[in-house]
Amino acid sequence: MDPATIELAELDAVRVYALPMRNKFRGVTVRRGVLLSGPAGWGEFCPFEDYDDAQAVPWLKAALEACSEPWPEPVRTSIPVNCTVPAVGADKAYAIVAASGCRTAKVKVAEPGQDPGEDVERVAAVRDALGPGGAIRVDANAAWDVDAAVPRIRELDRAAGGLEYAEQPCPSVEELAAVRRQVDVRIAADESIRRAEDPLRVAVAGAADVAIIKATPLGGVRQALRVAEACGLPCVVSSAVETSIGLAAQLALAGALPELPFACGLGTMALLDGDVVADSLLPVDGHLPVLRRPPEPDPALVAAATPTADVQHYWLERLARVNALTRA
Ligand SMILES: O=C(O)CCC(=O)C1=CC=C[C@@H](O)[C@@H]1C(=O)O
Ligand SMILES: [Mg+2]
Repeated sequence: MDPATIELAELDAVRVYALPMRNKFRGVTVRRGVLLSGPAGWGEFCPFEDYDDAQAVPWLKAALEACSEPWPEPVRTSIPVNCTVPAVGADKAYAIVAASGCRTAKVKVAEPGQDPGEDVERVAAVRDALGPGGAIRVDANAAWDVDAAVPRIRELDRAAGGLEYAEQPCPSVEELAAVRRQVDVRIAADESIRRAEDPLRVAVAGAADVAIIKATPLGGVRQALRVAEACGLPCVVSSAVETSIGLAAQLALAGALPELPFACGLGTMALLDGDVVADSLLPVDGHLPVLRRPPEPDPALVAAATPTADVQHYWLERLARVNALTRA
């Protein structure tokens, strides 16, 4: 079935969930969204709560794709993933990496209100936990200007004993290009792609070495594959902190990309305290499987994750508004 024609009324089930995060992540302490069931299986609509309805449209397209059609054929069955280290203290960062089983860690840096020294300590603790062999990448979520980014990246590169890449150090593509000319560390573009007016046309190739690609905010697995091809860079698939249902679509994308030279940012079930499926997609030995269809939610887990009537009402109204925009 074409995802553009599926009607919300044709869906078999619509379930709102709310799951606490183990640590605050991009300001979020409870992750919420809606699970949708259609002829091809389950999809997840979970735009962040600071996104407006127009920004949430591709998130609904991604959910409806999972409900209505099978994912593209994969070219691999297992995906190496990074563990994600929120902007926590050094001891907690060490514990997260040591418990993860992952050989690559992505460390959040430049958290508002924190001091640059905390980033250095966090990255050094992550290196201790990984040992000399693992890879460390940092993500500043566009927090720096060029003058701040250059010395910070150099300092973090030293603390890490070598960074694999620095993700979105500054907001604009021009700033990424300027930073890239001045540091030896690879630059990855994330927000520059997923928040671009037209992700198929954004010119990141001269400004970054790596593209971060996310099926959920880009409108689904097929559309994300088109963006990956159009950007002309090596890609890393990264999650939007979905439950295992949305994460399975991201794994389908990672499974279908022709090349996958780096670990993906898909170890994020470890950030959530709970899940809606029984066989949660938590990394084993730093890897996750590529599933051929979305996993089924477990009714008891969905019941346990069901929020108050007010929260359900908010999400169902949001879903209806975004659906109307999707069809406009
Ligand atoms: O890439 C990862 O390791 C995990 C996912 C992740 O970091 C993110 C998920 C969702 C929102 C973002 O702020 C953040 C990112 O910027 O990459
Ligand atoms: Mg990022």
